[in-house]
Amino acid sequence: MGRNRGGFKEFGLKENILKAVDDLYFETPTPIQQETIPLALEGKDVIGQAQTGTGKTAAFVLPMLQKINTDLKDVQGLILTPTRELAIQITSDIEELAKYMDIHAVCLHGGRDIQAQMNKLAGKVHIVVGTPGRVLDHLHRETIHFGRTRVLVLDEADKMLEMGFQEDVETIIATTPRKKQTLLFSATMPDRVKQLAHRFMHQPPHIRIGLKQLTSEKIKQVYYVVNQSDKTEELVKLVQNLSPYLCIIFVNTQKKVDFITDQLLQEGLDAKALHGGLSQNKRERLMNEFRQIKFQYLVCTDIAARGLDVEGVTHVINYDLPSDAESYVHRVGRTGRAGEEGLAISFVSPRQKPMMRKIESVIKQSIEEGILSQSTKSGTKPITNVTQNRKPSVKTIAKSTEKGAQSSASSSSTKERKESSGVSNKKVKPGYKKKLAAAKQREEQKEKRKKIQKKINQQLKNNRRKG
Ligand SMILES: Nc1ncnc2c1ncn2[C@@H]1O[C@H](COP(=O)(O)OP(=O)(O)OP(=O)(O)O)[C@@H](O)[C@H]1O
Repeated sequence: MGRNRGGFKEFGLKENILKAVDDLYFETPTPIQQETIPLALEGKDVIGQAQTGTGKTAAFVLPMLQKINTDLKDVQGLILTPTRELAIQITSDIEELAKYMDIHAVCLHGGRDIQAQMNKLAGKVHIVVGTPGRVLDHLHRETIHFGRTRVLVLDEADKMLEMGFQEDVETIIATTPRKKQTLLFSATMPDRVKQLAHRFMHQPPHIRIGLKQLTSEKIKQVYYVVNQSDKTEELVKLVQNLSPYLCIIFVNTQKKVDFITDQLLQEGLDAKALHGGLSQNKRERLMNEFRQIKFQYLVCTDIAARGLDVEGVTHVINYDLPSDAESYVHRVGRTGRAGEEGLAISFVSPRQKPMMRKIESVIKQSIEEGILSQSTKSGTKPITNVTQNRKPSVKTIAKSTEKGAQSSASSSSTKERKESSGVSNKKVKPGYKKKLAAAKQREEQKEKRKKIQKKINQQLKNNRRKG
């Protein structure tokens, strides 16, 4: 019998789903799950809007799993996402939640061999998670059919439209049956998306949770006015004083991402660059390494802004201000997830102050202006507080290790899951080697965390001495 899964049990979810929920230590449904899961289980179309990091993924994955008939080999669930990284992560979440079911999920995105994807599609596939371009490509090749699709999810729909995927999304929707369920989820829901939603959905209730302000109360937000020419120097000083556990630094162009990463490396900081100019293999490897805390600073473009859920991100820094308020919401939402605390810092040039005001009006919250010279000299209180409070628990670290280890897998059949973990089960008790590998990985992570923490403690001591 599970621990305390009262709320999830009340949804009437199948026992093998509840068991997986239990394994993830989800004790009670989050408010968005509480509100949307019953409606989705009833078969209603739903628009779900809730702050970042509040469990929207499980809110659409759980009802979808409940509805899949594993005896059939048709694609019954389709999830479209704006970025490859997010498609991979959702596939990994499905693998976790469907681990006691014979459900086959395939992740389809660009940058991966199309023939290999076609081979997978020739077999049993219940759920497709993908980016619109590659999904459409398979439709054109007739290697995929959505004639029996019962549930369609548009995750981060506003980003898909912003990226110019509207036509692709509409073409894909046109190949799905009229009679199906459509679920649309995001933390931000501009009017354009609502209009699209109303064209494709049947009187969907719009469930909004905690939207007095768009960003989580758990994320402390601050901005500093910095001249363009001083930004890199100030960034280095700032992160040296912040001592984050894991930190994501958002920059607007690929070239600048590389430049800033180099600067951080030259200062002895453990940084890596992530952007769309890298090969798909490298992108996936980097994300896995970051999840496994193999480096501390992820410098990236907006490809990491949407939906990515990495345990232990204590700080987000907008080295460049994003071009719109929605992107700001999603970027800062990479920290302060699942009830944890986080600190989001933005560099704003004097000319960009009106943009900051606009962001404040959209997120319905005022953002504190910090004084950089003070914070870089002595380390500000909120920053060190966040770092100290924010070590991920053993439970959640174990969870994120598993997520990371699986996230490069593109298919979730049991057999392929074993292959993707690099563990052969021949001649040993089933699951034994896998458990051993996971334990080893956890041990390595613990060591890495210890090292980072030692560095942080040392820096904090130095700051105190200086202060
Ligand atoms: N009921 C629950 N109890 C505890 N943790 C949960 C629960 N539901 C989800 N989580 C965890 O909360 C974290 C955030 O969830 P998720 O990634 O689904 O957020 P999200 O709302 O989709 O965020 P974003 O808007 O950034 O995409 C994940 O690590 C997830 O495993």
